[in-house]
Amino acid sequence: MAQTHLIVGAGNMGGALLSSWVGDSLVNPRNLVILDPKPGSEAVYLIERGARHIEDADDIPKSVRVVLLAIKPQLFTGLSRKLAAALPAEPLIISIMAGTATDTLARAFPDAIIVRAMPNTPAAVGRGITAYAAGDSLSEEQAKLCEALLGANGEVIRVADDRAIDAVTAISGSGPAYIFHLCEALTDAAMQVGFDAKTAAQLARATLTGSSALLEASERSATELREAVTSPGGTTQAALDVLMADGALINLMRQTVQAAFDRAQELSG
Ligand SMILES: NC(=O)C1=CN([C@@H]2O[C@H](COP(=O)(O)OP(=O)(O)OC[C@H]3O[C@@H](n4cnc5c(N)ncnc54)[C@H](O)[C@@H]3O)[C@@H](O)[C@H]2O)C=CC1
Ligand SMILES: O=C(O)[C@@H]1CCC=N1
Repeated sequence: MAQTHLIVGAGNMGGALLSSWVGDSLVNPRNLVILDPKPGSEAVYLIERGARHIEDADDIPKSVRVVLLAIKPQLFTGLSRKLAAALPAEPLIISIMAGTATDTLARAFPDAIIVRAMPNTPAAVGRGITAYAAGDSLSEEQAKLCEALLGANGEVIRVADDRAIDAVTAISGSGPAYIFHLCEALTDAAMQVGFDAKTAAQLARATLTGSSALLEASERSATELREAVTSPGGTTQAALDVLMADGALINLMRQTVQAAFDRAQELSG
């Protein structure tokens, strides 16, 4: 069976993507090549089921057509020359590396079709959202293939360009960390009003996951759902008077997203 799909870096994100490709029967493990000196548990599972594991770019088979670049961006410069020399002609390269610009990728792989994509970690439970951007050279058929591969673990949208990918990185790419930190903050506050650490974590976690589930199931907007919790003159109103005073959280979130966006642009050079 021809080995057609190569992943370079099969850690947290790469492993989650691979698992969904196989889980959705988009790719047979026997068609997969995993280039990673220390693959994560999901990749190891697929290697045990027939995916080929390699540790050196020189071992990339000539049958590879689609390449997923999922190494840390800092490693890319050191690896790119060896990869370019080993890859067969005109591969479709999907890079999920944050802040590595399309121009940089195109210089490293001059004859490749380049797609930049930005997934997020909820992909690990099939609930991710991925945005991708590509130039005009991406055919309709290749776009469909990208959407199938990138949409295997959640939603997928196409955006205009690299700038939009950097903006997506600041919202949904890094965003899960903001939500997890919110959970940490609510846990901390629960301890402050008297709960032990375990109960505090349970209350905060269930509040976050329950509210997310309600947001998903309901046809009402986030604003309407917030208003439904808030009785005039009640406890929620007292809390929101703090959280929303002079747009406190909105301003903090704008600064948060701006910092991530600026860093993505900085990394892009
Ligand atoms: N973690 C996240 O939330 C997101 C990460 N990304 C991007 O995904 C990429 C990977 O991030 P993670 O999966 O979080 O990192 P990770 O550290 O979990 O995975 C990186 C993998 O690369 C492997 N690796 C190291 N040296 C290598 C080499 N020379 N050749 C091949 N593989 C090598 C490591 O063994 C590891 O399995 C990054 O570029 C990041 O910007 C994109 C969206 C979200
Ligand atoms: O922190 C990072 O650079 C990567 C990109 C989005 C999430 N993690």
